[in-house]
Amino acid sequence: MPVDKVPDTPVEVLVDLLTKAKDIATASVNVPEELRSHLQKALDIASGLDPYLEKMTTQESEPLAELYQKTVSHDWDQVHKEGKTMFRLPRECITGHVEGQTLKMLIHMSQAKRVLEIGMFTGYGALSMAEGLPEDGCLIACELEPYLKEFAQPFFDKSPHGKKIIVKTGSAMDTLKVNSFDMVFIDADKNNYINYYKLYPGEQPAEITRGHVCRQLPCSKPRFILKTPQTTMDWRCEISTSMSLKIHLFLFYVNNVLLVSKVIIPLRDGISIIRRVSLGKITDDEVFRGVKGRSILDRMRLDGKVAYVTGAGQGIGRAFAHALGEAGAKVAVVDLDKVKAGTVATELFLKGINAISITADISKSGDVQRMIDTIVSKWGTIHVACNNAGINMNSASEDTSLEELLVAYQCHNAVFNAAGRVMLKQGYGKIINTASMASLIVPHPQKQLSYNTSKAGVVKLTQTLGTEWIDRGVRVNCISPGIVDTPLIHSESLRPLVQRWLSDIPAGRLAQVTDLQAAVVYLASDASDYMTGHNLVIEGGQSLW
Ligand SMILES: C[S@@+](CC[C@H](N)C(=O)[O-])C[C@H]1O[C@@H](n2cnc3c(N)ncnc32)[C@H](O)[C@@H]1O
Repeated sequence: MPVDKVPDTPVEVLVDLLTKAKDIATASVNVPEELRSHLQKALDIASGLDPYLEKMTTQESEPLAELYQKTVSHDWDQVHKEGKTMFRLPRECITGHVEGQTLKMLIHMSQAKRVLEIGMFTGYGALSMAEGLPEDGCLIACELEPYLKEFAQPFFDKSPHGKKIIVKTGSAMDTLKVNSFDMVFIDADKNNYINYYKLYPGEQPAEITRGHVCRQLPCSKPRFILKTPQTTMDWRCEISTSMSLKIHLFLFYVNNVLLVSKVIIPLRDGISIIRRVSLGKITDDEVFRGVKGRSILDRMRLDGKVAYVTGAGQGIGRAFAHALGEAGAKVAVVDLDKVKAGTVATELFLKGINAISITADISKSGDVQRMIDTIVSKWGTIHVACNNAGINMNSASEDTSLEELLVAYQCHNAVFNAAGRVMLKQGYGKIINTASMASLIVPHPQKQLSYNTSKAGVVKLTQTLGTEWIDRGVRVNCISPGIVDTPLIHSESLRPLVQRWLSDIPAGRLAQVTDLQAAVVYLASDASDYMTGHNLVIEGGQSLW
């Protein structure tokens, strides 16, 4: 071990302690010769272990040797001082010769073709693993520091295996969502170990202790290799730092995870190899493993989906737009009122949601077509159509004109066609119409023939399209809210009625727009694929009294 090097691995710590014990024994007169001799032998064995492993392991390739030398002789402190790296990177975090060859061997023996590395540093581990990959193999290496990509690339270029490596800079958690890999080597960001683990479908959550973890899955055969330095924890699992506590808890968890088989090889920092094992038929079904490996909450995510919500400038539409965006969708906020649409789009943007605003009067077919065209030209498609915009006109039935009926009908039933055409063409779509509890009961004492009949029409429209289009991949459902506490009901004419309504609602309160958000996400997601033509009533029990 170089003189200035702090003992790092368990063997190095052992050598350090034995050296100190032997020095004490040598300097003391009363120590029996036999004890001195035992200490010397133990020291010889401990200090000879790493050099022996180095010597007996296949020599590294020239590009690897050069990369190692350049890494350990690089002035990482200076690089950090110059602001080229965000963090001060210790040269010790490089994966060395024996570990590198072990990784290469694991890749080779498992016949992995697609490998992911989280935490590349200067690329020693990446290049070692690439050497073990077949010609058409691919390794994606994630690295937080752009400087390290520049550092590593020339070495990759020199190696015939470097072309198998794709480096992605930035936080690995952001770069990687759902991807399929045969093997994953995690060597960074200990706080996120569990989350990395959970990124991959079909896998049970597991945590990793110090050391590498290689996890093998029986179905699609992805495996994991994960590494953490084990220097903060000694063999008796004494917990001295928060990091070692995390690692300890992680190890504890792995030991107790069902369907996991694990072994730790005490090589330098330690290599834990973990693979999932099948416990037979019961645990192979989708209830146990999740549909396509996705847990129920994952199945309700809308990542990559494009949605629009009409009437999204306020009230229910605004809540829908937020909910769909929070679940991962890109959202077009559509409203008659330009300022309101823009404000809600800005709100979404502030939350990191990809959003645009569109001003449109959806009772006009020209506006509807323009809305669809705008979304398709911006995002290429539409997956989720929330036809929510509505109007409420109150008049006694004998005073209701045909025009009023037509306006209500036009507004509530207008949008389906244009969005439907896009969806039918692509063979996928989720249409969610906002109907109303008024489709089931006749709300009173207010008089609202046009509203009630047009909302009943929305339900029948939903049922008709829902059954007509499902075999072409388009599901159509509607949500029927009860009386929602929105600006609409604070109009002068409706406000005095609120007390009366409350006495008709078993839940004892009006609905809040947030009461409806989970429903829209569910109907927009794949989790509701078997539901079509359904009227999902959310009214605090009002229609039952
Ligand atoms: C222990 S070193 C990796 C050593 C490397 N696997 C090797 O074979 O030499 C950890 C690396 O992970 C990087 N890192 C830390 N957090 C990260 C994150 N969230 N995403 C991607 N890389 C990260 C650090 O910049 C550092 O280069």
